[in-house]
Amino acid sequence: MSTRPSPDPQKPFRLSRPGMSWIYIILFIVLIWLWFFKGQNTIQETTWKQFEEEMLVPKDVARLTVVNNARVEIYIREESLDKPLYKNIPRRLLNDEPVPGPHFYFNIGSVEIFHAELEKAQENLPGTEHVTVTYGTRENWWQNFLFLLPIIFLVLFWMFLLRRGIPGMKGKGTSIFNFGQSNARVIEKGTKSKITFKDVAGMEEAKEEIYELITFLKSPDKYKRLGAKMPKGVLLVGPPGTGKTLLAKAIAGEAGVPFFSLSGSEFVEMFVGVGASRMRDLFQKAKAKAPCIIFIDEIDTVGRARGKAHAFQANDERESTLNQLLAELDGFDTDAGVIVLAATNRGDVLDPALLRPGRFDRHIHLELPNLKEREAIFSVHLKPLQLSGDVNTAALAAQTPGFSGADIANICNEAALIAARREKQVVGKQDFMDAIDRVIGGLEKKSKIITPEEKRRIAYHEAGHVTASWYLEHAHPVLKVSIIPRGRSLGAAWYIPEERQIITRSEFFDAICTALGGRAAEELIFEEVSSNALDDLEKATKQAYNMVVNYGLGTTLRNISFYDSTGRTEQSLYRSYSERTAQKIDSEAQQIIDDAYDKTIQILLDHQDQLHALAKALIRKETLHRPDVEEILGARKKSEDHASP
Ligand SMILES: Nc1ncnc2c1ncn2[C@@H]1O[C@H](COP(=O)(O)OP(=O)(O)OP(=O)(O)O)[C@@H](O)[C@H]1O
Ligand SMILES: [Zn+2]
Repeated sequence: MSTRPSPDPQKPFRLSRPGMSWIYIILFIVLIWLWFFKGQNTIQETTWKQFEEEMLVPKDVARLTVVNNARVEIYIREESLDKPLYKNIPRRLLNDEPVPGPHFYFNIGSVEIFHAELEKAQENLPGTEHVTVTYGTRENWWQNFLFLLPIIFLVLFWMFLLRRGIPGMKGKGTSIFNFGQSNARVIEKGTKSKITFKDVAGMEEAKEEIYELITFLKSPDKYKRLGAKMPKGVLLVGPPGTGKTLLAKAIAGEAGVPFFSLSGSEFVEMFVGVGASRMRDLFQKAKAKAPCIIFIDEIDTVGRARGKAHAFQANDERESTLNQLLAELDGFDTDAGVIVLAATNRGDVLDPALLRPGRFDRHIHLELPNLKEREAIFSVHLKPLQLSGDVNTAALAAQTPGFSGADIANICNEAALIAARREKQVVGKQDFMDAIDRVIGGLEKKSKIITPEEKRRIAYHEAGHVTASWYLEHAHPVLKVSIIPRGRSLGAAWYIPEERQIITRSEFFDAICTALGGRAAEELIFEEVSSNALDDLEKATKQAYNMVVNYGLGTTLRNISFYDSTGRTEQSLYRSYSERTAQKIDSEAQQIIDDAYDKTIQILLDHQDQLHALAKALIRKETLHRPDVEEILGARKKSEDHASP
């Protein structure tokens, strides 16, 4: 999904104080108001004398209205409006024509006196026609309404923006005007999330883990009765496009509960103080609809460890949002039936407070799909397409190592588009080939792509680690090995973790051999080593120096430790040995590494067949678990039990 926005906690623009935003808005309204009223309904005041001499006598007056028995309004004849006297009367905003009146007014004390004066003034005028006088009352509400018109108009405009969102602003339905409102998109029960586990391929472990959540959401009472506490927060961690959002929606779909979702970046909006109130609002809405699911995507945007963000950035907004989230999480009971799911691809940057018990204490790790899972994902996304007979999901999966579920969805869509462009009736193999090429083109920039040759090397490398550890007496047994890239590394092997408190020299040594297994295998098989062993070499080297410098496990530097328990590590203190000793340390460490490497090579030579078999299985399946390894390498001789007798 090339258009997926990356979480971007840094907003370019931010007002510095809460409340400032309101000042801007009010200013805006006042300006509009002034503009609207500019000269519009302002009638000029005049005097009886001016009225009589300059308007009545020259016969400019069209008619008069006595309003509320207190004020006389003068309408000037249209023909007379060109006279210089009238050049200041208000004009219409749009076409600059003079307004039709009233144009002037003067106040009167009594209608009778006014009437008498008017008669007297007209008596001496030529012609018999007198000015028409009408009487009226003007309701104040009407005037007020006119006055309020621009405001009403503004409010309507405002509501319009609220519904539509402002073009160019972030997020659908988001606008600067719906401040504290969360735009949690709600999928109601009736129109509930149509996505179910059928749409989520692979991820069997993750699905199993969340099955419990679904049964809870379906019948929370059953759990309540037993007094069981459900987790409040579940964190989905995994690289982009591995289906975190999809999984969250599937949970809601399976359980048939409403799904509230909001992205972390939507909390950190333009205006300060918005994030926290959005968070409050989101939880309020959700609690009213319980049982339900709240899904917060890109939680790292708000949940980044406090005080660790960029120096330039005002963190208050993010921090207050995070604090609000913590408060909300603590504020509801698990019986409320609300489960908060959050997704991130950076589990390591999250604030520890978020991960404490009672908050996001359950973690589900999603990984890039292996061969079989990719095949399953292809099947899901191929279903809606009209395919020709030559399309083979297994072959497609084999061609897409390192691709995420989103990448695969992208390929399927791209293939259909290509076929349509070629005016074909069905999507064929070639369309997929071209789609893969195109998607690879996009991915290559992100250097996510592994060539088949690289894949072979990675497979042998990992197989080397596993084979070496398998036949080393004191190494940790392998649990799982994979050649699916994760983060910086291209493959990985997992071992049963260290439980020993005391490590013997042999155990140190075998650990170094295991670390060197990858490079040794590469040398044996490809007759050339590669850069693919950086982390291994770092580990082995540190271990070797550790043996010599700290634990006194060297051969000539026996029983000597340069360890400093005071922890002062300044150069002068740390190197409390002579230059000659330093050289000895270096050569001792090198010796250990050399010995370990020789031993590893020997083991791999002795078990070449197994190494090949393991590597081939890895190329085929990409991830092997312990039973698969056992099947290929045979049962491990040494007992797994490390508790020393
Ligand atoms: N296991 C899967 N099965 C089927 N489709 C998948 C799977 N994983 C991902 N997809 C496809 O990829 C799309 C994107 O996945 P999704 O948005 O859930 O990924 P994400 O992990 O939330 O990504 P991000 O970290 O970028 O938010 C999904 O809509 C779906 O079409
Ligand atoms: Zn390695």
